[in-house]
Amino acid sequence: MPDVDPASSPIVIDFVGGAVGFRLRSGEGRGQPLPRACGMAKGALPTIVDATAGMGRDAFFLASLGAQVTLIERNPQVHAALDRAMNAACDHSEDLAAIIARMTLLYGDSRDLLQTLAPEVVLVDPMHPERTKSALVKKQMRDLRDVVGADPDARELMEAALAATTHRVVLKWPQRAASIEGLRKPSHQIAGKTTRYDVFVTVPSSPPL
Ligand SMILES: C[S@@+](CC[C@H](N)C(=O)[O-])C[C@H]1O[C@@H](n2cnc3c(N)ncnc32)[C@H](O)[C@@H]1O
Repeated sequence: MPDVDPASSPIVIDFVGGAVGFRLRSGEGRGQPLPRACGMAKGALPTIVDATAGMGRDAFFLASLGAQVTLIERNPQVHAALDRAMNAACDHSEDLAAIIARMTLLYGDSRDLLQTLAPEVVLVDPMHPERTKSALVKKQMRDLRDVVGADPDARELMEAALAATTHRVVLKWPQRAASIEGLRKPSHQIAGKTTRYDVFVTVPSSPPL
């Protein structure tokens, strides 16, 4: 664990209130694009590695639907903020504690750590290319970008994810952005409002998710 004072981090993560808490209270379910992309629509509960944990919103959503999620974050400040938010959510209520119990947070680079894991699903959501209309990027994401910068090694991370997964890799990417250069075509895509999920099925003969 990195030795970082979470109070010094501009990153604030809140699993109790805010957008994440709202998403939970509004009862968004498995029919949403992200769980569908992860193969959860028909009741499957895959093991998932979120290789780009960030603010933990996607991981928390998937864990709230019952999946076991390992979160990997390489930025020490973001990792510390996540750790603190998970502890705070645990202390808040039994319901939140049950969700957090399905989340395991690791510190490090997913390109290395994925080699030691064999998840059914890997979710990859790198920092996306800057949009020209920066007002469209929410403040939380701008704060995150200020701390972690860009993720120019997203292609390498995708290759590591494809080598590690037993079933599929899900790449979250802006709806209209060009694909990551050199990456093979996805098996299929699931479109959200501003985001798309490129799904790379790696073992078509394994029991489907
Ligand atoms: C766009 S954010 C992810 C947001 C996240 N999906 C959420 O729901 O909050 C990308 C995050 O992935 C992290 N990241 C990027 N590449 C990584 C890698 N190879 N290993 C670990 N973390 C990585 C960045 O530090 C950043 O915090």
